[in-house]
Amino acid sequence: MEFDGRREVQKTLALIKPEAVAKGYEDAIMERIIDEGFTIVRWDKMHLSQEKVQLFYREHEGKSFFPTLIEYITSGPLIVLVLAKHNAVQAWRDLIGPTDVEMAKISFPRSLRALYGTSKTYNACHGSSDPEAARREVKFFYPNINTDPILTNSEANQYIRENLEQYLVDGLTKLAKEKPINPVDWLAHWILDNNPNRPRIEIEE
Ligand SMILES: Nc1ncnc2c1ncn2[C@@H]1O[C@H](COP(=O)(O)OP(=O)(O)OP(=O)(O)O)[C@@H](O)[C@H]1O
Repeated sequence: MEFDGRREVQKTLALIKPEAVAKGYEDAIMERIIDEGFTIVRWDKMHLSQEKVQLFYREHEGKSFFPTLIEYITSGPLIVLVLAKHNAVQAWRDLIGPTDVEMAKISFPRSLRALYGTSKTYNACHGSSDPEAARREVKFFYPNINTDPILTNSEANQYIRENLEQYLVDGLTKLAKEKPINPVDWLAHWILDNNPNRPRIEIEE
């Protein structure tokens, strides 16, 4: 089953960077996040070590702004958030706006970087750049969070209708007729014996 990236519920990683936290913008930014229809799956205030930040931003190692970036991100507590929404990765990038705050102020004055950032480095927020980066970055902070896209209710219903409904109705009808002593075991065996996806060629022993 194929999913349209604009509709599937994705997760993305967001940071409210230290200077925005130090200036007391975290509540306003969190309120905006909710107003824009994101679900906050998880959030924590953390003070990251130099090693952790170097690892997180390793793709920028060697660039002229890397030392300033590391110093900045380790300068105080920041907020780490996992956000969920349809097409969350792009939606959050759109909400934070361009990297350069001056450009954000001109082109996207309601973006979070325009409202709460100071410069190209001190730009208030981070957002994963694409779905693969989002998966990696969510796992970086929260290894146990499931990063698979979530089906909407109607997609989940459609999947169950198309793939399981008739098959389960058949099994449950037979179960009701037979009334076995242990219905759970009986149904489990019936499902395995009647699995329509079972290979049809018997392999000779
Ligand atoms: N040319 C630059 N001068 C100074 N700082 C920069 C520059 N480019 C990027 N940075 C800093 O490094 C961070 C990571 O840069 P990147 O190119 O990944 O931008 P981004 O994807 O918009 O930002 P982020 O990864 O934080 O969401 C930026 O958010 C900014 O803080």
